[in-house]
Amino acid sequence: MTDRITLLRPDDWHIHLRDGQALSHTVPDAARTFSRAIVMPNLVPPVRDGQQADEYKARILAARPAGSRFDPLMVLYLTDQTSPQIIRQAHAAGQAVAAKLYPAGATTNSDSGVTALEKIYPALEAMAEVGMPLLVHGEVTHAEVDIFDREKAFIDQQLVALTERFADLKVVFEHITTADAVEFVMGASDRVAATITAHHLLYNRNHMLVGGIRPHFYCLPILKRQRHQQALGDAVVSGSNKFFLGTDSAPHAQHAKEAACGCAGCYSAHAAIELYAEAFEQLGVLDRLEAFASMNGPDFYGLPRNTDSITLVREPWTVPATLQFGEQQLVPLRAGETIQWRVL
Ligand SMILES: NC(=O)N[C@@H](CC(=O)O)C(=O)O
Ligand SMILES: [Zn+2]
Ligand SMILES: [Zn+2]
Repeated sequence: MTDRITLLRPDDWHIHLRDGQALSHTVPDAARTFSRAIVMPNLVPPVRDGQQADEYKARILAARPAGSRFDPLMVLYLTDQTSPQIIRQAHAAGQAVAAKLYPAGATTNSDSGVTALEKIYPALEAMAEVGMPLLVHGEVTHAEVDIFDREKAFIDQQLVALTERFADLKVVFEHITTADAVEFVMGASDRVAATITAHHLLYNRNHMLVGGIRPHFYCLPILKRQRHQQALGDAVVSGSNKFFLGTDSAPHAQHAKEAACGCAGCYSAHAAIELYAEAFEQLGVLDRLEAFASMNGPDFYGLPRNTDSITLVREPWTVPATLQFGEQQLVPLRAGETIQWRVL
């Protein structure tokens, strides 16, 4: 049994850092192990142009622990109003590395999202031209589509056509949760990749719903049945370079999750790489963690791999029941339970 593993320093290709006071907790947690992070733009109001991305980036940098070189990679939030000029300017000024498609109403803070894909065709053309990746929350929002089917419906109704129409556009299918998504990504061109969260590798909907409803497992896209969890495992076991690490760590205050209408999102930044190590070990492919966590992401984005490294040791520890979250508290993934790995 391996008790120690050293990896090139990983990056997180999908994280929510939030804003304001929360940054003093979320940024150090991310900066603890990750060199870079793709910072999701779903603030209220969202990050819609290069200048807003710059301002948000400055607030994140100000929250870094002393000496940290954590590098937040900023993302624009696409709305029906996003013009090719907004894309070109932010790209030329180096203010954003990607833009994010939230179908309106699909998830937390997506009210200003895109109401119909045709509205952003000009922006997508500009992105394809300058080589800016499109990041996609891939769920349809129609009331008549079952919440467990929304990812597959998005593939069938939107993503297949989108990737055919914009064949040059790089697309990251974010936080995939189904066998259908794995199959789609595997069969798509090398311009299409996907992030996979630690929680979707480790859990399925039984963990959320059997023996009582557990709001801290509620996220979007929602945890699916075990067959889909296994398909995500198969994707990482395959070693395909189309899959890489994106935690989707998405903090909400405890009271906002433990509520009659609780928010979607799991917080994992306090133990992200450790949870992935557990998942990969359970799958019997700890040796594939480095490519997934530290190589496939930068290679896809066309950025250099990190050159320093981190070491994980088998040294079980207990996650606190709650963590400070700005002036509030949150309940992290694995709260009060044991994690097998620790970062030296
Ligand atoms: N994943 C979630 O359940 N929530 C995210 C939004 C998102 O990534 O869809 C959030 O911002 O809270
Ligand atoms: Zn999302
Ligand atoms: Zn997210």
